[in-house]
Parts: sequence; structure tokens; C-alpha cells
Amino acid sequence: MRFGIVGSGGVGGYYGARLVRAGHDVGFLARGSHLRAMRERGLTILSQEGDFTVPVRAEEDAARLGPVDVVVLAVKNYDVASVLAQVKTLLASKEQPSHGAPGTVVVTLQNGVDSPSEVAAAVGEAAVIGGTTYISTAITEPGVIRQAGTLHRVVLGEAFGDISRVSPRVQALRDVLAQAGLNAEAVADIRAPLWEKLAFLAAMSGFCTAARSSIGPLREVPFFREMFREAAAEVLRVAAAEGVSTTTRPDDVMRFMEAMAPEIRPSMMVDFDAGKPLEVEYLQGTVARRGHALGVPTPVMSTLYSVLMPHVRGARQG
Ligand SMILES: NC(=O)C1=CN([C@@H]2O[C@H](COP(=O)(O)OP(=O)(O)OC[C@H]3O[C@@H](n4cnc5c(N)ncnc54)[C@H](OP(=O)(O)O)[C@@H]3O)[C@@H](O)[C@H]2O)C=CC1
Ligand SMILES: CC(C)(CO)C(=O)C(=O)O
Repeated sequence: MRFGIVGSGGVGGYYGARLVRAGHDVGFLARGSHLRAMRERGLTILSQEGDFTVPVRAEEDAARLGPVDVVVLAVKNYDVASVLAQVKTLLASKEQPSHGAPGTVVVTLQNGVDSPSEVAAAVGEAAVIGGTTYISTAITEPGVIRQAGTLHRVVLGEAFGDISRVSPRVQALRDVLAQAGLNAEAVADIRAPLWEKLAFLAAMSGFCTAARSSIGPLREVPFFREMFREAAAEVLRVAAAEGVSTTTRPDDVMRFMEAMAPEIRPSMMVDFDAGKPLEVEYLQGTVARRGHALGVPTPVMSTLYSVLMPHVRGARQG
């Protein structure tokens, strides 16, 4: 299968490198010093599960990557709009699918719940598969991505059309990822997994970034656990008010957080420490704004939102 990775950072670089290692044809869209390093030295993954380097085909212009079967969209939420023209270029290289039929698809891997709709508005609903991933990865130097811990998990599902059953194209993609050694799951409807991830991540990234702490020291604080549980419950209540029926409960989110390696820092905190813009609007902001609009109180999430907002543009932009 031919993959085009749009955004070759922590998430896109890690999964793209794993697919290269499994023998797939993968083209990477990248830029700057990371692009140069990838071209000169390949892409290196540092992981407790084993370090490896793969030679890669990396470009700054999508026109040089296609045609592809699957576009993996792995830029930050705030960069999605600016790469849509590149995504369209990749899609234009093949005939467009109808729902459930094979063809070039775009898999969105952004945190938050709105990326599938944002992408669909530009390329059409039929081309979009929604996804979410649990992993902790970051670029540590150009051409090098480090994974913290060993967790990786990808959940894929339709975001539009028939969401009553797992579609054949989602199942096929899951199978390809699984054959490549990746932990991948196929679901009928991606909306619940997106909100369930948000319940965990909006709380985790909000508290860790606000406290400037990885999860280990924070969860030693008894009152933190109570606040974390309530933050997750707020998100799940907003999801319910939106009509999305989740099966995860606040206690499940708590258990997942408790099981994380203590050194894990959410990607928002990695960005904060690097002085980069933060995805606050897409995580805590989504919950606070939608809760407000739907009459669902979100005091914990709204507090985190307001505390983080002064840093949303990152240190580089003041
Ligand atoms: N990292 C993690 O552990 C996890 C992240 N996520 C989610 O995945 C998404 C991606 O995050 P992550 O991988 O951490 O992000 P990164 O910042 O590590 O990677 C994104 C990459 O895309 C590049 N990029 C952006 N715009 C362009 C462009 N126009 N042309 C070429 N390259 C471009 C960036 O380059 P540049 O640096 O120059 O801007 C960067 O290298 C986010 O929504 C995040 O919340 C989900 C689960 C875990
Ligand atoms: C918390 C973590 C690392 C877990 O998957 C994550 O998803 C993120 O920071 O974006």
C-alpha cells in the first residue's frame, strides 16, 4: 500500500517509519532542517522497543509524493488548514471513492474531535477516515523521533456516511497496519473514540502543562485525582449532550491515566517546553465552548482553558 505522510513529526514520523520498515511505499511531507536530515540520514526512531533507522523519500511538495492510496494527516490541528492544498494534490492523483469503496483516503490523526469535519469541508466527506492514536513521541533533533514508553494504539473508523458497521476500507486499512506490527483497531463510528480520547487528553494535557509536570509527580497529589476525574467527566457529559454515546466512564479514564509511565509528558507539554504553539483551542477550548453552548457546566476544563490560553501562541510569538 502507498502512504503519503503529511506532517512527519512525532506521530507521522513514527508511524511512517514503522510502515517503511514493514515494506510499504511511504512518502513523507516535511520541511526545514527535519526534511534535510531525513533526506541525508534517513529517519531514526528511538524507542524502548528497539531503535532503528530507515531511508526515506521526503519532499516539501506533495506533487512529488503521489500517487498514494492513503494520506496520513499528522500535522498539529492549527496547521491542518495550511496543508489542505497539499492533501488535495495527493488525492487528485487517484479517482475519488464513494463511501465504503476503495480509493485514496485521508486518515486524520489529530487530537480533538473536529479534524475530520475540517478536512471533509475541503476534500469531501467520502475521502475522510477518522482516526485517533495513543502514543508519546516527539522530534528530539532533526531526523530523530523518540518514543516515551511503549504504548502505541491507533483507532480508525468512518466519520461520515454509514457509521452503523465497520466499513470494508477501514477494516482493510486496520489489517494492513496490524500486519505491519502496529496496534490498530477498526470501529464503525469514530466519534465516540475521538471524544473518549479527548476525555483523557484534555484533562491530562491541561493539568500537566499547567503544572509543568509529567504525570508521575502529579498523580501523587490526592486532590489532583479528584479534579482529573471530574475533568474527564465534564468531557464525557459534553459528548453526551452532543449526541455521541461513549462507553468509557470517568473511572476508566482514571485507570488509564494511573497506568501511564510516570515520565510521560503530553504532546502539549512537549510543545510548551519547546516554545511552540499549543492546541488549547482544540482540546480544553472545545470542551469549554461546547459545554457553554449546550448548557453543560465545565468548571474544571474551563479553568484549565483560561490558564493555558495566555500560552497558546507559544514563546516564539509572545
Ligand atoms: N506526539 C504525540 O505523542 C501525540 C500527538 N497526537 C496528535 O497528533 C497530531 C500531530 O502531533 P505531533 O506529531 O506531535 O506534531 P509534530 O509537531 O511533532 O509534527 C508535525 C510535523 O508537521 C510538520 N508540518 C506542519 N506543517 C507543515 C507543512 N506545511 N509542510 C511540511 N511539514 C509540515 C511540522 O513541521 P514544523 O515543526 O516545521 O512546524 C512537524 O514536523 C496533533 O494533533 C497531536 O495532538 C496524538 C497522540 C500523541
Ligand atoms: C498523552 C498522550 C501522550 C497519550 O497518548 C497523548 O496522546 C498526547 O500527548 O497527545
